[in-house]
Amino acid sequence: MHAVRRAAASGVIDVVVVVAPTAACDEVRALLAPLVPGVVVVPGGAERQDSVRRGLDALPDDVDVVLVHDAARCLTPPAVFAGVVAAVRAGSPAVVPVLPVSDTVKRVAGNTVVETVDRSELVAVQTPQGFAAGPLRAAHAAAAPGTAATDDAGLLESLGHPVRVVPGHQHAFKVTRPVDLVLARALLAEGAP
Ligand SMILES: Nc1ccn([C@@H]2O[C@H](COP(=O)(O)OP(=O)(O)OP(=O)(O)O)[C@@H](O)[C@H]2O)c(=O)n1
Ligand SMILES: C[C@](O)(CO)[C@H](O)COP(=O)(O)O
Repeated sequence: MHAVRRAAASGVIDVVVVVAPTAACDEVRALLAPLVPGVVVVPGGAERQDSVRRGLDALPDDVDVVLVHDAARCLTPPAVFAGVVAAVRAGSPAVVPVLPVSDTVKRVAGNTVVETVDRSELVAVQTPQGFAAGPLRAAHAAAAPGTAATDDAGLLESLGHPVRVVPGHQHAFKVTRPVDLVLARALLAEGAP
């Protein structure tokens, strides 16, 4: 609900398709319908990539720009959605919001450091990721079953499409670990946009 509310507040979204666990679809539809009239809710698949494909299949054919967003990144501010769509509309087939990596990063083998990676060349990738609809549909159709990419931009990269980066936001973190939930609650209590 938080993710859909922020996407809708961006002013750049015309159609919302939510992919949810099969058993939760009715409840999710009832929750979201007052927020986004006409919201489509479809059951997800075994892996994230399967769920995205099912969402794509539920989109109207005439949609030309698609955002793929993790509901787990529920506090992503509306401005990030708008920035990603603007970059796709400016001509990039694939756009990802990113943040610089702030920790030192090392490659390891077992419990031994092999090397320190130059973090100035690294970014952490968030969602929503934005795509021209045709290349995104083609990349999902071309992905071999069982070769799960960790993000959708990775599927387009593997076909040789350029992927553009735009600024992400610290509030767009994934709520994955218990500490993330504590942070999300604190940000909501502070009135995060
Ligand atoms: N079969 C799946 C698995 C995940 N997701 C979505 O993909 C996003 C990332 O989920 P997940 O991979 O579970 O992220 P983490 O919580 O980071 O879990 P993990 O540590 O296993 O990567 C979430 O919005 C989730 O709803 C999905 O739609 N369908
Ligand atoms: C798409 C993503 O959120 C970009 O960082 C990430 O790759 C999802 O990974 P997960 O392992 O499915 O959470």
